[in-house]
Amino acid sequence: MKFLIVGAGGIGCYYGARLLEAGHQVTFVARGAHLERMQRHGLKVVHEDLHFNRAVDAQAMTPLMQQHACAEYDLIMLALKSGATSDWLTLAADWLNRAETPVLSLQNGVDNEPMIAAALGNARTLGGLAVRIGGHIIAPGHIEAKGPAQIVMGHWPQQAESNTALEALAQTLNAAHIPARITPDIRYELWKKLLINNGVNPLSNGVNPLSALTGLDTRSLTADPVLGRTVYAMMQETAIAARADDVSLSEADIDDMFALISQFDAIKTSMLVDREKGRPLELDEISGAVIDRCQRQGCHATQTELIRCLLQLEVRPVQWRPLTA
Ligand SMILES: NC(=O)C1=CN([C@@H]2O[C@H](COP(=O)(O)OP(=O)(O)OC[C@H]3O[C@@H](n4cnc5c(N)ncnc54)[C@H](OP(=O)(O)O)[C@@H]3O)[C@@H](O)[C@H]2O)C=CC1
Ligand SMILES: CC(C)(CO)C(=O)C(=O)O
Repeated sequence: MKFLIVGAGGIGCYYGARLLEAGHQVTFVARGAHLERMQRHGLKVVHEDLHFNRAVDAQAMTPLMQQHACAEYDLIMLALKSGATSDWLTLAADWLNRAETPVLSLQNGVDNEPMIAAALGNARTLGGLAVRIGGHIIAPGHIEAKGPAQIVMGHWPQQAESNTALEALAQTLNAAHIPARITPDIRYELWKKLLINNGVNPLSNGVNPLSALTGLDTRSLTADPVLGRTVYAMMQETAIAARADDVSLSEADIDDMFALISQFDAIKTSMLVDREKGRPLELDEISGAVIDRCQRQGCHATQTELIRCLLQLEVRPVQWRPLTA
């Protein structure tokens, strides 16, 4: 198959390397120093059972659209940060609309698929999740990844019957050592993953011990009694928020997700890595989604609101003025 991976960073490069190893054609869309390095020296991906280091086809989005038709690709995998989805859909609208290629989002958050569906229609929208993976750019052109790195995917917004094209895609991914599972209810899965992301990503933030938040990996966060309880409380708020989208998350779902993240490898969250690199955080897309939906239901996600507030103060430090000024 021919894959286009848009936003080829930690997640996109890991899955792309697996697909290349399995003999598929993969084009990586990236930018800046990371793109330049991939174009000149290839891509290196290190995982406990993958040591990938070779030349790859890496391009920027605008020249790619000038040289290639969207219809050339069998699948577009979207692995941008969620805050970039809307701009990408706008940038690529005409190009995308001249084809039928499906788009599979692998992003965190619950608002990417609705945006893709609004632009391209439900039939081309595949919801998806990168599960049990920690993957990051540690230097331009160099990715380190941990975990079994599964994909959960399904037609947007729901899938009543089995679908041969999606089943074929799942087989292709599994054959490429990407454990993939189809779900009939991707909205539920996206919200279930958001339990973890709203629980750990914002609280993990911080660059050094003087920072307002923690700078901790997922294990240390969940193992600390006070912080662990806060993670759990933010998960409970996420479950309340999900009701606004008619998604029901049970206490057992919260317990499962808490157990999963506390037992998984100690990893840096993608938000902590963004913070360390001075990049925008997926704060509106993760915590904002929870806060807004709780407000719509007439309640407050107080823990999530507090952590977002602290984080916003941290990211944009208060300018202290001398009392005499
Ligand atoms: N990393 C992880 O372990 C996990 C991440 N996720 C989710 O997966 C998604 C991707 O995360 P992750 O892989 O960490 O993200 P990364 O930041 O590592 O990768 C995204 C890449 O896309 C690039 N990019 C952004 N905008 C454009 C553009 N307009 N054109 C070309 N390239 C662009 C970024 O460049 P630049 O750096 O210049 O912005 C970056 O290289 C997120 O939603 C995240 O929450 C889910 C599970 C685990
Ligand atoms: C759950 C976690 C922490 C790792 O998969 C993640 O999704 C992230 O880092 O954004």
